[in-house]
Amino acid sequence: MDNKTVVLLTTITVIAAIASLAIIKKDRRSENPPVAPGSYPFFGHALTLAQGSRVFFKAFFADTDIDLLEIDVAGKRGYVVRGVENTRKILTATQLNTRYLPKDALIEIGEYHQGILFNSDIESWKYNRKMLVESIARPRFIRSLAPKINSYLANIYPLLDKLAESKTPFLPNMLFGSMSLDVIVDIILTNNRHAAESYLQTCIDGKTRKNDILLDLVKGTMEATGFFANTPSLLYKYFPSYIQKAEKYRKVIREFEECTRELFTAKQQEKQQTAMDENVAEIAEDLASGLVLAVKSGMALNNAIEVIKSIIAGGTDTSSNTMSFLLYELACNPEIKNEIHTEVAALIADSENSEFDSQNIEQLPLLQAAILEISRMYSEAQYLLRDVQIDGFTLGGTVLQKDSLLFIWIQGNQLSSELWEKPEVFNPKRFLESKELGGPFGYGFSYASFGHGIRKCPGEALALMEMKLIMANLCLRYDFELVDPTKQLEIKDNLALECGNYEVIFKHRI
Ligand code: HEM
Repeated sequence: MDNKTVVLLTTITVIAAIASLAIIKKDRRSENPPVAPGSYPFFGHALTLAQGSRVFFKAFFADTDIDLLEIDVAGKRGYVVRGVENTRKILTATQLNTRYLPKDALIEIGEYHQGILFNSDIESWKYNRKMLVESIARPRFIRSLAPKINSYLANIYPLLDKLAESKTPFLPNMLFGSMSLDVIVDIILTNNRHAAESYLQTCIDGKTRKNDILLDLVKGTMEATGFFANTPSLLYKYFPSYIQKAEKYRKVIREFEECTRELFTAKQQEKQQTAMDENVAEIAEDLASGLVLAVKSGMALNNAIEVIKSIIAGGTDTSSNTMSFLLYELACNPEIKNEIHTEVAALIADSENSEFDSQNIEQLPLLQAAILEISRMYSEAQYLLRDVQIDGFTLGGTVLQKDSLLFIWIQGNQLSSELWEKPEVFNPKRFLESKELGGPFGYGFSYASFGHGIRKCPGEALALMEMKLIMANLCLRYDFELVDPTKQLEIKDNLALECGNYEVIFKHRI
């Protein structure tokens, strides 16, 4: 930040501080919920400007029994919420069906009345989500994934074998990032990519990784979305250092869009000759062909492109980070790693076809529990977002103001020592105990890593199937250990929780 900007910001901040103290004095009544430092307009603005207003509230919640906190997010009223009852009440309320981002940010990221994740236009959101659910969330579709993923992995084993033989280290976040992207693009567009193979080959050759353009664009777009979501538009419109950053992010978003458009146009050309009837879900072999049909029947092309972008972006980093965190915790916990190996090896020994399929993969309770446990400890979304667009919505006796924001701090629940025994310990077995509590996975509303209710993650079944198949196969074939067990794992809280670089070495099991 240059000197002029600092002086200007300081002046604005002082004026805002004085004004906000006056407002607070006039505005606050005894029945208002507790106030976090950032709930005062002055601090709220300043912290939002520092691109992290939400992060500061963790410290405020610590050592208190407060479950509802009022905040200011760049001038808009917000509430940070935790606790089982508050979480349940919000996630089961069908009226709370949007998540807010300022219009400027939505336009920048291309989700203004388009796409899915931040689309707050109910009509187009419903249509887009239905397309997605009727395609990749159908049980029949989920069942058909196993042969696809098995044959994709078959190309990767020879390379992993070579790395294991030569004890060459590699970066799991790179491997899983490339794998998740390859798999999701194949699922959406029936388009074979080989990013994971290329990455492993560069490790074998001892060369520097060649950039995978699409993977870099996906990661860049996630970062760009975080930037536009968290930065007040005044900053990126008028302040030089932010203007520069915004330009860089716009370029990434534009290039990702162009790339997706090219993939979609190729799909349109491929389908041009095919006779198509009106029943989209039944005849489309992948989501993109369904969207080609929908565009023919009137869906806006840009909207179709945004749906594909939402899925590629939403389905890559989330699964990739979860698998990277899981491999890390398993490497740190060899007993559990070995138990999972025993579980998968026993299943394959008993199976007729010596491969995992959609049925036998469901008979791996410890692996499934390990995935849930990792999602508890390292929740990809730290907060679930909802808007209060209705009058009179109450939480614990407090009436929430209409047109305010809700941050449901699920990571606060999932790491609470009141709700979980030794929450900081990686203990998948806690998920093997009986499920009688209702809520997203049957473990009550203290666990909601894929969200819940009307805007829950539509990719949950797909992600779980993909992660189980990949991890079961890797744990069957390889043992693994960290190259430097003393190195602290780097974790970044972007739009999703990001697992940093750490090196592992694989060894043959079979
Ligand atoms: C480990 C993997 C994943 C995790 C942990 C995850 C988590 C989440 C969470 C927490 C939400 C918000 C839910 C809410 O507010 O109630 C969400 C929404 C969403 N997810 Fe996922 N997700 C994962 C994988 C995927 C995959 C593979 C896809 C695509 C195939 C996907 C597509 C989406 C979309 C489109 C939304 C927005 C839904 C809407 O607003 O209607 N996700 N995800």
